[in-house]
Amino acid sequence: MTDNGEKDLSPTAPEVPISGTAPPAPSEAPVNAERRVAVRVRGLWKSFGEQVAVSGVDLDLPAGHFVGLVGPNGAGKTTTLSMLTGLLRPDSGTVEVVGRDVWRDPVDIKARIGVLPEGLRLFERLSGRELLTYMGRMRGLDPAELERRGDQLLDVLDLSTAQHKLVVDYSTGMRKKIGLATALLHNPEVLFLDEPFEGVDPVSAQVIRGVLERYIASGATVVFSSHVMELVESLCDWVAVMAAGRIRAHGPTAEVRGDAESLHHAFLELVGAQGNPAGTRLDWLGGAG
Ligand SMILES: Nc1ncnc2c1ncn2[C@@H]1O[C@H](COP(=O)(O)OP(=O)(O)OP(=O)(O)O)[C@@H](O)[C@H]1O
Repeated sequence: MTDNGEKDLSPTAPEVPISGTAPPAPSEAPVNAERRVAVRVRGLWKSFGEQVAVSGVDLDLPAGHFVGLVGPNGAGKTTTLSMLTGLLRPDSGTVEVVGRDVWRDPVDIKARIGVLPEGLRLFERLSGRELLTYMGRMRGLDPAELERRGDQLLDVLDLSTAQHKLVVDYSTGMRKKIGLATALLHNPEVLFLDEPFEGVDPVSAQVIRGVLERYIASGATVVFSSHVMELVESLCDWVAVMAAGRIRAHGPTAEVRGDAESLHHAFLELVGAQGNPAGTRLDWLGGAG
């Protein structure tokens, strides 16, 4: 445990020797993705009035990994992800993504990251294909390359037949998939996803998973938030557990799980949710009365 009660596992992580290393300048970034830090967070704070949402987060997220940010409702995951991606300005602290300060160099950073935010707002009156074309042009992609990538993304994400349908008529899962396509179109170095599997059926989830695994295999980094522990355990090789605005543990998934039966059990222990007495309090619930 560290001074702030956090179970810091990263220094013992053999394959991720990231602690204490300086962020590499992009031009001299080593080829070995294992040694790079994708996201470096120092002293991050955010309050909304009296409510402290994020209270002093320090974190190094390793490049080339599937990183899960997990925590109970209200833990501060969305607020943290919003600050990591330049959508929400921190009260204090710094965020570097691929060695660049998110708030000092926002235009450059936005070209290097892809974001699928929670409650993504899309241009509802465009078709899926038009949305991709619009986003690709905004990103400055060459039209022929944009069409090629659009074709492939629509095909792989099983949206080809719905490509001319208006986004307003897409289902929840289809919206997630077209949102993912727009986030991947410019081939970002780091992809941030807030609850990417929420409302997605198992078949679509498997498709999204396949796309992300292929993306990671190319050396890119995915950071995603979720409270579905089984999903995180099966997908992520590195996790950070957040509760009440703080990081409670972080490191390779197997190390955060430790001797616990599963990541789910380790999570309950870390966030102090074991032995919830709700069952004894709701003595009126159930039965014929
Ligand atoms: N815009 C806002 N105004 C006021 N309070 C906010 C705002 N955004 C977040 N909060 C508060 O900050 C805390 C952290 O919220 P956040 O959405 O980051 O949690 P989360 O871990 O993403 O939760 P969930 O899993 O339920 O989505 C909560 O107490 C929430 O009520």
